[in-house]
Parts: sequence; C-alpha cells; structure tokens
Amino acid sequence: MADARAIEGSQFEVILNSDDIVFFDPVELGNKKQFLEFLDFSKEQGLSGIIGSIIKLGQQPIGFIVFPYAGPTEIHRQRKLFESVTAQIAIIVSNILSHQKIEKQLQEIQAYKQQLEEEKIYLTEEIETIHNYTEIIGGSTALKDTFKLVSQVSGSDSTVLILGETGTGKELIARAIHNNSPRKNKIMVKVNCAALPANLIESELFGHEKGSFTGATERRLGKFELANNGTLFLDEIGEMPIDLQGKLLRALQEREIERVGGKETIKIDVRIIAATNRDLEKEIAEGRFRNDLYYRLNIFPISLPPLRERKQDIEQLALHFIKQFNKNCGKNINSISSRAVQELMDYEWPGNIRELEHLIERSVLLTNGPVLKQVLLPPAEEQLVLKAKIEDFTLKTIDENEKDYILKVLKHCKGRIAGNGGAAHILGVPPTTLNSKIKRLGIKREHTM
Ligand SMILES: Nc1ncnc2c1ncn2[C@@H]1O[C@H](COP(=O)(O)OP(=O)(O)OP(=O)(O)O)[C@@H](O)[C@H]1O
Repeated sequence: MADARAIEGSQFEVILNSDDIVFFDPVELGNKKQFLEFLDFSKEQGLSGIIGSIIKLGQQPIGFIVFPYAGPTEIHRQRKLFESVTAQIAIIVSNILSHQKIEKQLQEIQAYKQQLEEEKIYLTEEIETIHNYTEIIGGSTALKDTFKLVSQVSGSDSTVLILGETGTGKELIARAIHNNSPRKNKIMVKVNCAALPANLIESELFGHEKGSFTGATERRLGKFELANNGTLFLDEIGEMPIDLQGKLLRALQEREIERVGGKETIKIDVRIIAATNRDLEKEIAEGRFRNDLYYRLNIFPISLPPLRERKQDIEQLALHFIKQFNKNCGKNINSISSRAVQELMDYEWPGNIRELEHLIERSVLLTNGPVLKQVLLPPAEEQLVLKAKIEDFTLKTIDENEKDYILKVLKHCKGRIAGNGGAAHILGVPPTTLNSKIKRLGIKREHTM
C-alpha cells in the first residue's frame, strides 16, 4: 500500500491511469527510490524490468500491483494469466474491505445495543419508583404562578433551576417541563447528586471506558450520553462535590464530554434541569458551590413554595392521596372529616407534600369505613421541635435573634435575672447589662413567664 504522496507524479500514477498492463524498463526507472528493491530482485531473478497493473472491482479502481517481469513481449503472451490474477486479487481486497465494513457496523450496533440496554435498565428502575407523574394537584395562587413559568419555559431548550424545600414537588415540576417540551419523546434521565459517593459521580455522569478504574469491568455510558437528545435532571445539585462542579460546568459550556479513562470527546445535546433545596447563594458565600456554575444554571429559576405557604392545597392533595392509596390498600374511603382537615391545616409540614403523602398512606391503612377521621400527625412535643427547626431557618436580624434567645433563657429561669443560675449568670453578662438589653429589645415581664 503506497501513500498518496508516493503515488503523485510517480510510476504508480502511470499504472493507476492506465487501463492496460504497463511495463517499465530499468533505464526508465533510473534510481527511483520506490523501485530499487524491485529492480534488485528483478536482476537477481535474471528479469529485465517491472510491470504494473491496476486492480479494479467492477469499474472502481481499488489498487494496483507491481512485480518484476521478463520483458514487454512476455506480457502479450500471458495477458490472460495477468487478468485472472488481478481479478482474484480484486475479489480478495473487496472481501477484506467488506469484512472491515461489517466489523465497523457490528461495533456501531453493539454501541446502540448497549445504549438501549442501559436505557431499558434505567427506565425499568424509574417505573418502579414513579407512581404517577402526570397529575399535579393544587389550585393555589402559588401553584398557578409556577404553572405559568412551566409553560413559558417548556418549549425552549433553556436550562431551568428549580428551588424549594424537600418534598415540595421539584421532580414533579421537572417532569412536567420535560413532558411539555419538544424532547418529550426522548427520556428524562435523573441523577441524584446526593445519593452517589463522590468517587462515582463522575463516571455516573460521563460514563467510563473498560479498565479505567478498579471495578470498571465493562465500558459504561454515563447519564449525559443516556439523556442525549432528551433531558438531564440533576437533582440535589447543591450536594455535588466542588471538584466535580468544574467538570460539569465544562460539559455544559462545551456541550461535549469525555468518558472516564477515555480519549475521544463525545458531542451531547441535552437540556438541563437542576434542582436543589439548598440556598445556593449561601453555598457560594461559604465556598461550597462555584458561582460560575450557579450563573450557568440559574438561567430560568422556578421557586416552589413550601406547603405551609399554600395551605389551601392541603385538602385537595389529601383527597388525591386518599384516592391513590384506596387502590393500593383495597379501601373505599371517599371523604375526610372537617376535624382532620383542620388538623392538617394547623400543622407546619416540614417535609411538605412528601410528608403529607406518607401520612395519608398510614392513615388510610388504619381507617375502616368510608371517612378518614384520624390523621396520624407527630405528637405535640415533636411538632414543637419541628416548628423550632423551621423557625431556625427564617431569616432574622441580630436584634431579633438576641431578643429570641434572651426570652428563651428568661423563660428557662422563670424570669429571674440575678443570682446563681439566673439569666445573667447563664448568659455570662452582669445583671445591669442584661436589664438594659431587656429594656432596649422591648422584652416585657409577662413575655418571660
Ligand atoms: N402538586 C402535587 N400534586 C401531587 N403530588 C405531588 C405534588 N407535589 C409533590 N407531589 C408528590 O410528593 C412527593 C415528593 O415530590 P418530589 O419528589 O417531586 O419532591 P422534591 O421537591 O423533588 O423532593 P426532594 O427535594 O426531597 O427530592 C412525590 O411523591 C410527588 O408525587
């Protein structure tokens, strides 16, 4: 096999351009580098030159053959033999080429097969965890505002960042966006960035080549490749280790990835939806989240309100879950008592809709008859702790915080300021300082009882 530069302007080109067998005598070839070995061999054999012939498959030139030969007169005599030799060679070369083509196609089929198998595994796992993502229940203004945003962004390829406390329905909204997008006939692949050990997230996202690390016994496609032409849902993005955030940012910017241990770059076309229950700006301030990644994700933010801020949805949601669990538990409950509804409305729902869903499931199991009368809310003391936890998260000024804390300590000491075990002693300040703080913060004696 000669390379193109060796062919151009050489005797090889003469062979390729001739339909007939070509003879070159040693004088004509002079000291052409490509022919020196042939000429030496030719001389050793007592032959006088070299002949060359094009090899064709049908009308298609696929190569040429050169070998030492006696002389031009011999060609004439043995033309038939030459023609049958080049025809045989053409068949052999053609078989080799077909074989290579089939090998390549087999490799491609294998890659598609692997992708399909991984999609199948992924979808089977997903079906097991999804109850019903088509119904989003609620008519509150907050939810209607969310729907407006969903319909504005669904038709585009824009990146969406869904924010909200745990259990507020972030995944449900991500699915609604995907299902209303032009990508709806492809899959939405979910990656839970919090559920994976840090050392596996990279291979989970970008895939890996066989042998790229201990345990990588097979080549594996990552979620980016699996979601190609569809949507990639990066759940709990706030939990992603910072060193991987750079790699994710690169993939989002370049729209291409490299498998772990791989050399080739792979083009990807995925729509990104990310979700988190963390305050990403706080995470940036504390050095746990890259601000360049935040800007890349925060293109179209959607904030989901906690359930305690959309209490008018509670009854409808409860009835929806009752209907759902009726089926699963073989019950026939058709209503919920007004007392139970009131109890649900009074509760703070730190776990939001997921907590309501689980609570209704338990309550349905324990109900006999057509009315759900009793809801199994946590005991009052537990509710107080949960409430305190929620309140801890509300933003307060330093003065508000100081007032709250002094109040708590005063209550603990039953209003006693001075003396051993008094509030001033616990707070580590002189009683006079505490008294002036109490005055300044507007704390009244009756507040501390
Ligand atoms: N509006 C709604 N109507 C019906 N079901 C809902 C609604 N919102 C949430 N749910 C249900 O509540 C559960 C929790 O929702 P989802 O998993 O989407 O919350 P999340 O915000 O993604 O939670 P996390 O942050 O913990 O991942 C799911 O079972 C979901 O089906």
